[in-house]
Amino acid sequence: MAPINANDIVEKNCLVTQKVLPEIGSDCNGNEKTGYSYETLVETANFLLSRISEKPNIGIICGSGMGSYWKEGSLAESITDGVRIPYEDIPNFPISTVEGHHGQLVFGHIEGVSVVAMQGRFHYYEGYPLWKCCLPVRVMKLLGVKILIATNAAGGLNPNYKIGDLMIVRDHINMMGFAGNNPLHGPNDERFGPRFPPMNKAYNYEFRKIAKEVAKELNIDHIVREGVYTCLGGPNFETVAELNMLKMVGVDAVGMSTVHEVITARHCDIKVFGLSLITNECITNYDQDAEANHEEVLDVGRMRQEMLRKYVSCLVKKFSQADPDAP
Ligand SMILES: O=P(O)(O)O[C@H]1O[C@H](CO)[C@@H](O)[C@H]1O
Ligand code: HPA
Repeated sequence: MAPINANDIVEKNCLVTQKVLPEIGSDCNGNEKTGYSYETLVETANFLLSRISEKPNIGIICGSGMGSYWKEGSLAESITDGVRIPYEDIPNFPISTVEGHHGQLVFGHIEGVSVVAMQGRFHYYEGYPLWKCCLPVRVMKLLGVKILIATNAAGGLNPNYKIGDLMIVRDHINMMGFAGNNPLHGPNDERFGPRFPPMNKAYNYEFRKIAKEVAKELNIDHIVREGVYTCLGGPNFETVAELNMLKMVGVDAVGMSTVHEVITARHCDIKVFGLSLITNECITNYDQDAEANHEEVLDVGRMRQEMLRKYVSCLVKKFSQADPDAP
């Protein structure tokens, strides 16, 4: 029998990979894939459009404990006329691997507004490159989404924040981007957006104003804050020294998502509202016994489920009325 040649195996695997995953682009070494082509994502969008009767205006990313699971009373469950499509059935989609992330798209209506919700998102720590974590945002754009509501669970670093508070995201610090890890890394397709997109208005001012007004109307303004979010790569929670550094540079809440989704959305001109549920207090000294854990994150999500459903539902209605582009 002829000896196995490692090159043959690599070449064969490459061919198979290329066939199944038509990724495009490469880094300067010519070997890192940096995205799916526009045409590939159009195929994905067309598949989804063939399954629904109305295009969504608003996209919602349900983070850990923010409706990412299917439970009575959750935001995703409240979607009426729901068409649910598991990620594994969607061409070119990754699959969710995180506990508490259901892994499906839900199309339907909230307060009469046509929406698509991601029940579960993709994270860098799951092994997906950032462009793949954000692929659903580009698909949303191709489906007609004008507004993205990106929710997440986050650790509260601001000492005034309490567990169960909500933080309207005013801005973010792209920590992973400082090291060159960016969802827009690689060749740019102008059909999505410009090579150098601005980010100084990442989180829509009008939506933040509306969100504060709605919080007052619902009598929850005492728990609604506004602050700066950052995303680290995870999956480990942060060290005390890391958290103290983040505090010094003005971070109010820490998570492992959202930032790259928001960059991708702004690149293709989707307006963004960001909302963090503070699920735990970040531990910034060495005397505390407590340790951060994912169970607490999910528990606090369950505790706030009903309130979040009400709040986000109201926001969907108000944002859609406020957006002059929305039909
Ligand atoms: O950002 P979301 O998906 O809401 O979840 C947050 O909670 C998980 C950690 O408990 C991490 O995935 C972190 O990013
Ligand atoms: O404390 C945290 N750190 C990072 N990600 C998180 N997601 C929820 N809580 C946290």
